[in-house]
Amino acid sequence: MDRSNKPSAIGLGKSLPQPTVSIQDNTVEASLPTGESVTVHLYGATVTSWKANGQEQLFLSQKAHLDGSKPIRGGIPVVFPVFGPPPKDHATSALPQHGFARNSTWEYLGKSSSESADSQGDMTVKLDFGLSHTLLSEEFRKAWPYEFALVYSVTLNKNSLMTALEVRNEGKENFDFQVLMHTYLSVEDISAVRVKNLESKTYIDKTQNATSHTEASNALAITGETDRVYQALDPAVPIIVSSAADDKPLFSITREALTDVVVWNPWIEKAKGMADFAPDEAYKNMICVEAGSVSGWQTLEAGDSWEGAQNIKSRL
Ligand SMILES: O=P(O)(O)OC[C@H]1O[C@@H](O)[C@H](O)[C@@H](O)[C@@H]1O
Repeated sequence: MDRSNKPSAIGLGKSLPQPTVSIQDNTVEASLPTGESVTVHLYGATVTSWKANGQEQLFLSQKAHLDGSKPIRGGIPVVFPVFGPPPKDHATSALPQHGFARNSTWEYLGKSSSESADSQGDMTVKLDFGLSHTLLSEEFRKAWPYEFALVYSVTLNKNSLMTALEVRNEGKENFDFQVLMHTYLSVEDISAVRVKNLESKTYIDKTQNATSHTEASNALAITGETDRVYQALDPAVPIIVSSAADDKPLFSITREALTDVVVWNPWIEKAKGMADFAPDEAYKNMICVEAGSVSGWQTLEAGDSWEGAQNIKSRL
């Protein structure tokens, strides 16, 4: 995966239109001269919109709380340092489901932009966000008293969105963490999509008492509530969300250092049970494909850092 963090070449800036970045109401929005855009809320560093090919690519519930009172239902919430309900007798036990990253206010660290050297002036803009123990609420700091820093980079280019998270241990003690990018992809009709490249992979089915299974399908159809953690995947092999009608890829997701992928759709009953999910029928318009490291724990030694990323290509 290419990391695009080179500064713009001196001299080109004057003649070519440049990406624009605007900051208002606790959101940062970046747009490319070719029309693509991304919006990130400082609350959770949650990407709430990604427009490409003239279309919104991410699902956002009509009742999502955008005022910092609840994690945002839709877009790409960041899950850290625990996935799901925290286990008992663990360093994360006192944290809420999915940790604190999605319900803390991050700092905007700035932007960088570049042009790809290989194609005709394709632009890239990267937005960086930070969260550290000093920015956490008193409550979260008490519940997870480690000295850490997160740097989350959201990189937009013409056909893809990359999100990368660096985790740094700035303290004197080791800590364990799980991490996940909880991406809500927008689809027209859940019954008309398939999820590919999961065949023969082991998954934990959270709808069946967390039992272990092997995926039999080479093109998984979602036909009811689905909540599965696919494990030990090769991050370089893309998970493809394709159209059932013509097998055309709608999204392709490659990862770096993220070997688990959660496939989640609440279906109708669970959708009705979530106060911030609306309309109820909108479960048909989304599929979560969540790249993470959640099967075990990453141990980060004092002074070390770790980095994971996903790259989502749209309507290839
Ligand atoms: O309602 P939350 O906390 O945002 O979680 C949504 C879902 O997130 C998924 O990642 C989990 O696998 C599900 O079990 C969970 O229901």
